[in-house]
Amino acid sequence: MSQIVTPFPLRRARRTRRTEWMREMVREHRLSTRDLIWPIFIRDGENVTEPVDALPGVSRLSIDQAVLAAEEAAALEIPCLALFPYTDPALKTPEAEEAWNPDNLVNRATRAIKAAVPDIGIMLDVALDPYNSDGHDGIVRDGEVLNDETLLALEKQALAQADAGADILGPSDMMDGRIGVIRQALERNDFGQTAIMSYSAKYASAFYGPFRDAVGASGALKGDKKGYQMDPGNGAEALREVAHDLSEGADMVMVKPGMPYLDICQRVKAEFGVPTFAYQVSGEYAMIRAAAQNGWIDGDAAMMESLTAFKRAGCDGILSYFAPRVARILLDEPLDD
Ligand SMILES: NCc1[nH]cc(CCC(=O)O)c1CC(=O)O
Ligand SMILES: [Mg+2]
Repeated sequence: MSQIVTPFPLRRARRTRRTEWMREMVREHRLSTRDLIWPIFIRDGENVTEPVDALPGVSRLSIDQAVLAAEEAAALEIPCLALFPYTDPALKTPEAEEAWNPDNLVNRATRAIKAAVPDIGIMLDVALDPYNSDGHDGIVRDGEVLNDETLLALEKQALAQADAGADILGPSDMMDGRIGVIRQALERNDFGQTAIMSYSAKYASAFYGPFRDAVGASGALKGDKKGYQMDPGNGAEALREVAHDLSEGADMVMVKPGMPYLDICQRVKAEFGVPTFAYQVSGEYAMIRAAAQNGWIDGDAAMMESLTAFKRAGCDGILSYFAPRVARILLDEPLDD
């Protein structure tokens, strides 16, 4: 007889799936509140909480409300907030000067949060799009998004953000050479401890739509960002982008969007072993929320599953608009709805 037949399966994978305690005991990856970075949107005014239509459950907050969000984050053991501004259209210019105004919305919010909740981490986006009347991440002249001129603007923006007290700068603009320029400027100006999480593999994605509404950039944007953000068909190029940013001084790297790019997360972590983050972007959040609102999926289960998948892919952390809700579930705290 060439075939060995056993009377019963020696290996029954279902043995370790029978009970919740056993499943938990053999689970390879789990999500913690410590893995989360919570992106919030800042607007002017006082005592304002303005819902963002395309992001159910997410609001633009005036600075006083952002301070309350920071207190909430600390209570929920969320280590870090990422702040994004909804800039008054009257302040948007072709040269995006508001980006390095020491008193712009995110710099003021950073100071206010640091004064009230010193232990919460603050990450700020380095990119011109919220301040640029062209809606682009770089300075536009004659229809061209200029690389090297933009670097000079990003350097000024980064220094103003470090001076406001940001712990982590997140260059999200995809100009070439920006990590080196920002790192050197920080070192020269006594901000040697300010960390950089580079949006290294940032794709030209349709999943950013709700974010652009939230920061008021969608109306301003002329054209698309394919001339500087990555082509969704490329994988090896993401590794070259990460290598480049690490060589220029990035401390941590990010893949964005998240769920459609889990293969990239895994390759980056396997290849470089550096702190690797994913941004579960606005469109990913909106899809889960919208399907849940229609009763088509279990929203909380889909949320937990999607975030656990990032850990399985090798991510050390995730930027997610779900952060406070996930944290409440992980900590067994009551939910608002
Ligand atoms: N440079 C801006 C920036 N920083 C973060 C996001 C998107 C985040 C999200 O969709 O949640 C974008 C949008 C863009 O590049 O157009
Ligand atoms: Mg690059």
